[in-house]
Amino acid sequence: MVTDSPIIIALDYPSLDAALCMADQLDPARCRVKVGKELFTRSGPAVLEALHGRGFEVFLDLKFHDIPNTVASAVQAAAEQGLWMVNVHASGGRQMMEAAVQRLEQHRLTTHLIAVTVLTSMQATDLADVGISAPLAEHVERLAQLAKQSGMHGVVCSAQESARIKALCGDSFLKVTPGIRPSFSVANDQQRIMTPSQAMQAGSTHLVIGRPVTQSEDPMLALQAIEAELGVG
Ligand SMILES: O=C(O)c1cc(=O)[nH]c(=O)n1[C@@H]1O[C@H](COP(=O)(O)O)[C@@H](O)[C@H]1O
Repeated sequence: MVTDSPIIIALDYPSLDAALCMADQLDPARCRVKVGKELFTRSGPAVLEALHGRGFEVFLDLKFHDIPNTVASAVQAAAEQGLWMVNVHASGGRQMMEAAVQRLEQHRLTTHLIAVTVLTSMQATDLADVGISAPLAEHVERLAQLAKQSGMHGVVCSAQESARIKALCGDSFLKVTPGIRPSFSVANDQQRIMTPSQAMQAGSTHLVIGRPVTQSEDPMLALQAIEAELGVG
């Protein structure tokens, strides 16, 4: 099923059953879902089949980061499972991203391929710890431009960087933004956060939302509140 909603719900659960219990409360016409490292490591491709069977478009968030041939092969393997979106780390570099893009093109695979810039859990001091002295926003912009030049379809970034990336890389370049925190929720381990409406106004094309919905006492009420704020649903 195809949806126009910008909302992607992160199914960060420790088992297939727990993830499907949440998915069964969601409507594939109103959101997409994201499968990350914990769930995929526990359930394997079975979770993708189960979500596709329920009509969801699925973002497989494994953030590949390896030598070009390994990443290209992993991206191909993911795309051949009918995924809507898959990601790699932009810090893997130009050759790695170009190899992944070329592999999708060679096999006529239409999965969206996006690159993580700087994780939304990081702030400037965390970058300094890994030897990056550039200001955080500048580093995000550098990685976004590198991703664009490498043929990637978009980036994962904080919504705080969406406006600048839109100006640099254009409207159609995807800006997929986690670190979304509605006013009713807490930041958890996220550092660079924005509310759903602020993020969309800043130019985000998609909002990744996990715990504010999945750990809420009433997940459907939380999701409805976000939809109401955005005027969708
Ligand atoms: O690639 C991602 O999805 C991602 C990148 C990033 O920079 N920050 C980030 O939080 N994520 C993912 O987005 C989701 C955010 O979940 P919550 O913090 O619970 O809303 C998690 O599944 C993270 O793995």
